[in-house]
Amino acid sequence: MSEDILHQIRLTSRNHDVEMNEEIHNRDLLLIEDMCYLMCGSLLIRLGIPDPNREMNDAFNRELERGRGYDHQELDLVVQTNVPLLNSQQKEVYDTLMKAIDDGNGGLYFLDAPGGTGKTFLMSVVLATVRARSNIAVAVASSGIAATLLEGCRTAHSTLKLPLNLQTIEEPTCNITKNSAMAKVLSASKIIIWDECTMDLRNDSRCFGGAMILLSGDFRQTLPVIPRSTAADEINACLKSSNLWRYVKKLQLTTNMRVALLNDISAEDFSEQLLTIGNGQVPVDESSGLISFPNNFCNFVSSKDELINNVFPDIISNYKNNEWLSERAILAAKNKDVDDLNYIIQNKIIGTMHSFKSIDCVTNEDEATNYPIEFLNSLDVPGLPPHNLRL
Ligand SMILES: Nc1ncnc2c1ncn2[C@@H]1O[C@H](COP(=O)(O)OP(=O)(O)OP(=O)(O)O)[C@@H](O)[C@H]1O
Repeated sequence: MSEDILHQIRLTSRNHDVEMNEEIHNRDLLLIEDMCYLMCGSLLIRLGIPDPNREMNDAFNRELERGRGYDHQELDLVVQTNVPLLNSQQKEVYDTLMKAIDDGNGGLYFLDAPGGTGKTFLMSVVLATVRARSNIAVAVASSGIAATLLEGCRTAHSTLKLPLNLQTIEEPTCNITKNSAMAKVLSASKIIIWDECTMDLRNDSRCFGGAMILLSGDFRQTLPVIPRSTAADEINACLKSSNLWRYVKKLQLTTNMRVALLNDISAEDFSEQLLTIGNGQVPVDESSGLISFPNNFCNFVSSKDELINNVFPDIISNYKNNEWLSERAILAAKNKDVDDLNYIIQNKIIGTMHSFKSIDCVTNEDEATNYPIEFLNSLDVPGLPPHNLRL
């Protein structure tokens, strides 16, 4: 029966290199147990035969379904349409990765690409190619927002069960046990892609085994954020400080596709200025430690109000116009500035503002003195609305 199951797997996955493994024996035992139960209402353990691991099988199938449940025709179309669009650098990276996947030797790759050079586009094509062949490709990203950009992508913390307090543990490891469903999915996957990995803290080598991993990111962008830490702590927490970094094969994209597609000279100048800043080539003022932007870098404003008036002019007559709104945004480095800006903009809109306050009491009354209301109200937890949500 196990041979039969193996044969079926080889046929459906179009991969004749699949070997007999524990998972197949488990599926075999499950089938035998189902038959025994039908025939005599007894489980295998009662008949002196090892019992199957039903829980692992169900969880594995769920994860597997998620990994393989794609529309193959749609994927084939994505591959056929987008592979010819790849520029020469992207095609070279694509061929290198596909060859490494086909050779099955694994490997750790890092795709170093500044914003706009098409790494998301390229990774989508790699994912579609692997999935179109009925193979599993796992995609993870360091943040929820980055995860929305790739099909079937989830956050690295959720998929790899990373510990939440990575910075404070001496030797952090993933909470994935060897026999768990996710471990099976990871070992069955042809490639694991980790987008925006430069934002993440270095991880233990045991997470990766001999798998084929593609990390992608840009060290010129946001590095790991460690609350109340020094710049040295952040550099130390960076992926480049990992022992694994010396094993990483580097791949590069440098042509800015946003600029190439738009054919806009000012966009090209802007992307070059961004690269110069990212590469640390802009002189730093020794007394303040700050850099000065070149005059033609952008339009400078002197106050928040001026910024709002430039980006959202005449908001009163436009705030219901979704198209108008979708074309503009103000980005800020800190949540506090985002809240301040939102508050000023909201105040310009006519209508009644409603305040929604979070619950601010403790469930255990004995703990009330340890958690004063002022403290609970001051908490600003990532991913949750502020204590006083004004809409
Ligand atoms: N070979 C290509 N052919 C056509 N369009 C492309 C190609 N490569 C990238 N693009 C387009 O260029 C734009 C930028 O690409 P993409 O978002 O993949 O870049 P990125 O490196 O991931 O940028 P960021 O780091 O800012 O997210 C997208 O609109 C994408 O669809």
